[in-house]
Amino acid sequence: MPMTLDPCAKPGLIHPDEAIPLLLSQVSAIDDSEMVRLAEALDRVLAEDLASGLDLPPFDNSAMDGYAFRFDELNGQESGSFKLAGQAFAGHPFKGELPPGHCVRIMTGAPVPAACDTVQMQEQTQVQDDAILIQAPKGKGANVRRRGEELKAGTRVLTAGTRIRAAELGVIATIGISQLRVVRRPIVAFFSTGDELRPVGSELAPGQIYDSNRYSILGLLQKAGVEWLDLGVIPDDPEALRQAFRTAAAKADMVLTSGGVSVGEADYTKQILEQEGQIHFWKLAIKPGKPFAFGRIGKALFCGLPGNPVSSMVTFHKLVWPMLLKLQGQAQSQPLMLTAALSTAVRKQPGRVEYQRGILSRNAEGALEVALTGSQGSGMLTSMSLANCFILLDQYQGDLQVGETVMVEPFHGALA
Ligand SMILES: Nc1nc2c(c(=O)[nH]1)N[C@H]1C(S)=C(S)[C@@H](COP(=O)(O)OP(=O)(O)OC[C@H]3O[C@@H](n4cnc5c(N)ncnc54)[C@H](O)[C@@H]3O)O[C@H]1N2
Ligand code: MOO
Repeated sequence: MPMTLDPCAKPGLIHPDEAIPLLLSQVSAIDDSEMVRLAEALDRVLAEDLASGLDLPPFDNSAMDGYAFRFDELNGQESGSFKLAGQAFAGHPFKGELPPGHCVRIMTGAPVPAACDTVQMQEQTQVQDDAILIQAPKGKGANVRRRGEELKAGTRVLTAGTRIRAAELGVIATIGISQLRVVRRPIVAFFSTGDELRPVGSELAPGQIYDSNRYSILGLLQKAGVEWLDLGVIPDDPEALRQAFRTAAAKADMVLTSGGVSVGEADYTKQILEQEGQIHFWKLAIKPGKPFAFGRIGKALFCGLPGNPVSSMVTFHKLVWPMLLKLQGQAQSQPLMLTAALSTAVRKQPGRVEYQRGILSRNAEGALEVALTGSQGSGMLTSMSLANCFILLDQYQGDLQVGETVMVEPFHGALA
């Protein structure tokens, strides 16, 4: 799909609310799907709607351990005495006839005999020699879970695009489905760029640092449920980069890189993508995460995350995560936002939306409060690991004092 919009044609910073729809307009949902066994379907995305072939529950059954009987046989009295005709256990229905004045011992989940309409829990009954004294329940039908009361056969239970969580695994099992069609996992290839980067496990020479972004991005990709292809650290060498881009684009739906997207010198990524695909360099009105590159190489989408470790995580969360949702046919979700009182002062220059890292908790009175994790440098990745939320500060916001109310976005999605 050609890129029709180049927001960098506009002067100034692009607000993330403007950037996200532009990015999403370039993403098409994957249309390949595969069958998986139910036990392997966790975190996969449904490729088709699922309807129930059964009424749920499939038969009238008891919600309590007790006695099933005909309500009208109480004749409006506060209690009545019934003879026991038999028993119904879960998986073992009562099969006999139910003569007038009789009841059936019944367990939770057992089919309610056709002749009965009501169950009384055993705590509201008394065994008296060979009779059962049943206190009148509130009404006819008490403690009976009616066939089809949750849903009727033929009802759509789950829609295409639903990510399967533990609850969905159970729902799908409830309707008796053992295999289901899910969207092929997107393949995301990623590599870090930068001559200062060394892989963990090696020695550092002066001026070198360990490549951490590949690990935080790996974590985000694993959480996002995609298939990932780790191409390592690619040195600032045009041929090595070209090769890495070609390998990545041949196999992946999306190529992610970190580093080299600001105004620095070593700009081979730009050269190569201009020759082999398309690239746009954006300056976003977010902090951290101002520089961001977006484009295409072959059939793959390309996202160039900024090298600063917090910036790469924030841009992944804000920009890449919505693209991954769309690639998998999932709906965009609006994050849960809360308000909390600041328990530390916040420094903020007007200009960019800020994602400061916070620790959200309840104070002794039960009210939500949020503290900064400490210094907010975009190279300080411990600010992310200490945090459980972002403190969201508007573009034109200035400094804030202790006690002022701020919006917070608890970590969710791949960050949680
Ligand atoms: N003159 C300007 N300089 C910078 C600007 C700017 O607007 N004008 N923007 C700053 C901002 S904001 C950011 S964010 C960074 C982004 O820079 P790059 O994407 O070009 O990234 P690098 O320069 O390669 O690296 C930045 C920083 O992050 C470290 N890094 C890089 N990759 C990794 C990795 N895989 N693991 C750990 N750390 C990594 C790198 O060593 C640098 O310290 O640019 C600012 N500069
Ligand atoms: O956007 Mo950069 O991430 O401010 O450091």
